[in-house]
Amino acid sequence: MRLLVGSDAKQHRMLQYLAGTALLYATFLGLLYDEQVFILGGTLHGLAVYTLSGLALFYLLIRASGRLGLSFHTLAALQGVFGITCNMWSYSITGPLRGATLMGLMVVVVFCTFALRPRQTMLLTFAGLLGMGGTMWWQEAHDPLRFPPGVEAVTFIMMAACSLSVTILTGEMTRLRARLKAKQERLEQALERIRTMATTDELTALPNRRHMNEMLAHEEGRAPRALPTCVALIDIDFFKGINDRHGHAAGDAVLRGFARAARAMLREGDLLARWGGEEFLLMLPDTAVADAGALLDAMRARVAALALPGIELERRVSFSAGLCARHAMESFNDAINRADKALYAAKSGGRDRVAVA
Ligand SMILES: Nc1nc2c(ncn2[C@@H]2O[C@H](COP(=O)(O)OP(=O)(O)OP(=O)(O)O)[C@@H](O)[C@H]2O)c(=O)[nH]1
Repeated sequence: MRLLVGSDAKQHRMLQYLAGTALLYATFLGLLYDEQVFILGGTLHGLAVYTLSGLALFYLLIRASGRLGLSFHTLAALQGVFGITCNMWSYSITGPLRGATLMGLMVVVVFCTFALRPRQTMLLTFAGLLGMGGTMWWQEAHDPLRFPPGVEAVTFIMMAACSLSVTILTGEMTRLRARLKAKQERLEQALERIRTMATTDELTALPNRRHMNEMLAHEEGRAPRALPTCVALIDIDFFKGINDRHGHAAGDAVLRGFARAARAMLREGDLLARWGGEEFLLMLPDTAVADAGALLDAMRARVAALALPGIELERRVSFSAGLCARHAMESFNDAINRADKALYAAKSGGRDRVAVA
């Protein structure tokens, strides 16, 4: 099947339309053969060969469209023109039921609205009317008995009125579809923005507490691995002093700088979130507590070297952390409580250190 239709989604769609058109042509040709409503029997075989060859050619063109650089629009327009010529031919050779073949022009227009712009569809309709009008005029001039001029003129006017109305209506539908698509895109963008806002801390761009809680619940549901998940509560030291002496904006810059520096040291799968104020929670899945401690020490060194443009702090930025490895079956809530106690110990032990629970 893949060999027949390829793997490109756009090509699939074009081949689906082609298959729909082929079904229509086959039904139509079959009816003409069965009902014997045609008059010039010999040319019906010619029409059948022309139609089948055209369909085969379009199948090949669609399959090779990538290599040939043929766009969806061009292929649809070419198929539209081909449909019009089939219509002209079948109209010329069909007997009294030939009026029914005119419906084919409407089908061509509707098919093309999926691929063409309204103005292009209108052009195709004019081409169809020109082709069919020319065919009618030629037939009534050469075979007025079978194609009475009055009947042909009325038929043409009705066909023109119907196909123009269909073109206008389908054009309106195309515009509506485009508006709906644009609206849907805007909604998707808004939803993405809301999703980001709901899970991200605006100041530091780190995941927020809500997102961290979701990730902890997810982690709690996972099967235990060889190494535990470590959690660390991190709190910037003497942060109130930074705010008081240098202003809130400087405090914000410290929080952003810390987030940037700390985040740069994490592996994929680790998560650092702003837990509240100047406090952060770090989750390190599948990590030995000694490795988590080493990471936090390296993080302290990096944060200590933090350069904050335009801000002259009297002491380097430091943080204290309470670290613990979650026991098997222990809830993250309990593990975080233990880490909190360890953080308290780190603070009362002099700050700028990591205490392990
Ligand atoms: N600039 C800024 N300050 C914040 C923010 N959130 C909380 N704070 C401030 O952080 C300060 C926290 O101070 P404390 O809890 O007393 O802690 P500390 O001064 O860091 O002292 P230790 O933690 O004991 O070292 C308070 O002054 C809060 O107003 C924020 O988003 N931006």
